[in-house]
Formats: sequence, structure tokens, C-alpha cells
Amino acid sequence: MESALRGRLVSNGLFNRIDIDALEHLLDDCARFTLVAGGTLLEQGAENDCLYVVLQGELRVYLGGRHMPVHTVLGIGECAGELSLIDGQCVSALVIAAVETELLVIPQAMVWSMIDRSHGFARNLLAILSGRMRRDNLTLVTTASRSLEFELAASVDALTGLHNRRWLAEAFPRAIRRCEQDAAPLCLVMADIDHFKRLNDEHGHLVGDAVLRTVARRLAESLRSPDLIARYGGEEFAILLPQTGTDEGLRIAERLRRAVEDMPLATLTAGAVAKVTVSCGIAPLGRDATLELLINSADSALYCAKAAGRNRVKVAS
Ligand SMILES: Nc1nc2c(ncn2[C@@H]2O[C@H](COP(=O)(O)OP(=O)(O)OP(=O)(O)O)[C@@H](O)[C@H]2O)c(=O)[nH]1
Repeated sequence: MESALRGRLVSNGLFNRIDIDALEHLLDDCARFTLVAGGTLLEQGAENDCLYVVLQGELRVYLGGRHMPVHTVLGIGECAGELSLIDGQCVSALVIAAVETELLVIPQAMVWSMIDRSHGFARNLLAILSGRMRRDNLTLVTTASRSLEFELAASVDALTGLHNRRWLAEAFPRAIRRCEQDAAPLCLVMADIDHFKRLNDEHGHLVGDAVLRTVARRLAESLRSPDLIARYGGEEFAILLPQTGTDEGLRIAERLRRAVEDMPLATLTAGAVAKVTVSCGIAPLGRDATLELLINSADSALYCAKAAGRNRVKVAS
């Protein structure tokens, strides 16, 4: 092997700081080949019984296929194929030449001979494997926290910061089931901003959005800790009151209504919107009730509250 190449090999990767002379005759028996830019060295799921060392050029490693971001870049002295070679299983990543890349091919039997002959080689191989594990662990942690972020983003309404309907569809039935199991009462309140279309028309959507955010915060702040609230859609909010009978539910809904009515809005709308109100419909949990039935009856009560003049609470009959 040319001395310039040897010099580069012993400064990195598998042959880093080892007495390469002890392995010289083995290395001389290894084949070399050049992969064109974009050429595939290892394919996920394929068999592999060689270790490849980069002599010239660069390899790119993809964990989930070419369409995914590059996981790792391998430069001179670094190797590919060691995992599948050691455990005898299929290749776990796609490895592609980033540019024209020259590779040293060390067959499996030769790798074991090198390990027998050189502790330095064995140590470097272990260091490469643990480095890869560390990198993969980091990827796992990053992926897990990202997916948590996505999950959160998918369950939160961007405008109000409240949970959204998607979240409601999972969280509310769970709370309903818990109350049913405990034979405890429960109420669902649907609260809807009054004449919101008019407010939008008169003051514009941006003011409408700001009012929505303020009402959402006001409602959420007025609840007890076990209560659940979500933006049901548009200017309508769904509020679940666990362990709550109709009389108490009515008191809470009345408190919510008043909290919105008393809301200071002057700074928000430069005094243009003096007052915003909500109408509420409340439905107690009946026998074998589902979330859908509860929403329907709270919605009918809400409709009655609107029809009776708005800014009031009605209980489902
Ligand atoms: N600014 C803003 N407006 C919204 C949003 N979502 C829904 N709206 C508007 O809310 C209005 C709701 O109007 P309606 O359903 O007629 O109800 P309303 O005018 O409040 O009348 P009542 O409910 O009968 O008191 C519609 O004009 C929607 O465009 C939003 O995210 N931002």
C-alpha cells in the first residue's frame, strides 16, 4: 500500500494509531474498487460479509432510504458494513458514494484475522461500534422528542392555545368512562360566543381572533383543575366537568358566562368592542351516554340559550 495512503489511514477510523505493519500482508491481499458518485455500496435488507474502508472519497449513510436526510457521512479511514459483518444479519442502512469513492474490501475471515493480530484494530472497531451506538441513541432521543412536539402540535389549537377537537375526541371519552366507573356525575358545557359574525364583520378578523384568544384564556382560567376544555370549532368551546352534578355544573357554567361578560376588552379593541358574551348549554351524563349524545344535548341546550336572547345558560331537558 502506498505510504501516503497508509499515512491517511492510520490517522483515522479502523487503522487509527495502530502498527499497520502487523497487518500489511493481510491488507495487501484485500481487493480495492471504485464506486461512482451516487453508486450504492450497501442496500438495506441485503446480505453482507465484507467490511469496506474508505480510501478516497466519501460515503453517505441513510437510515430510512434515499428520501430521508443523511444520517452519517464516512470519510477516509472510516468503514461501512461492520454491523452486518459482525452479527451476520442483513444490512440495516443504505450506503451510497457521495462522490467517486475508492474502497478497500476486507472479507469477513480477514477481519477476524486482523482482530486476532492487532489489539489496536480490535479496539478501534469497538470504538467505531460504540460511536455508532451513541450517535444512534442521540438520533432516537431527538426523534422521540420531535414526535412528542408533533403530537402536541397536532392536539393543540394554534390560535387559542387550547386543546383541539382531535384531543377532545380522546380525552373526553376517557374522563366520561372514569366517572361512569366511579358512578360519579359529570356535565358537559358547550359555550359559544354571541354574535361573533357581527363582531368579525364590524371589526375585522384580526380583532375577532384576538377576542377568541381572550375568551379562551378567560374560560380556561375560570375552571377547576380536573375540568377539561377544548376549542370545539369556530367560536365554540367544549368543557367537561368531571365529578359534577347538574346544580354544580349550572353554577360553574354561570360563572364562566359571567367571567366572559366581565372581561375587560378596551385595550384589545381600542374601546370599539365594549362587551363580549357567551351562551352556554349544559348536559348532565345520563345512563350509557356517549360523548356524541352529550354534545348533541348540550348543543340543543345552547341553541335554546341563543333563542332565549343569548348571554345565558340553559340546561338540556
Ligand atoms: N376571527 C375569527 N372568526 C372565526 C373563526 N372561526 C370561525 N369564525 C367566525 O365565527 C362566525 C360565527 O358565526 P355564526 O355561526 O353565524 O354565529 P354568531 O355570529 O356568533 O351568532 P350566534 O352564535 O347565533 O350568536 C363566522 O363568521 C365565522 O367566520 C376564527 O378562528 N377567527
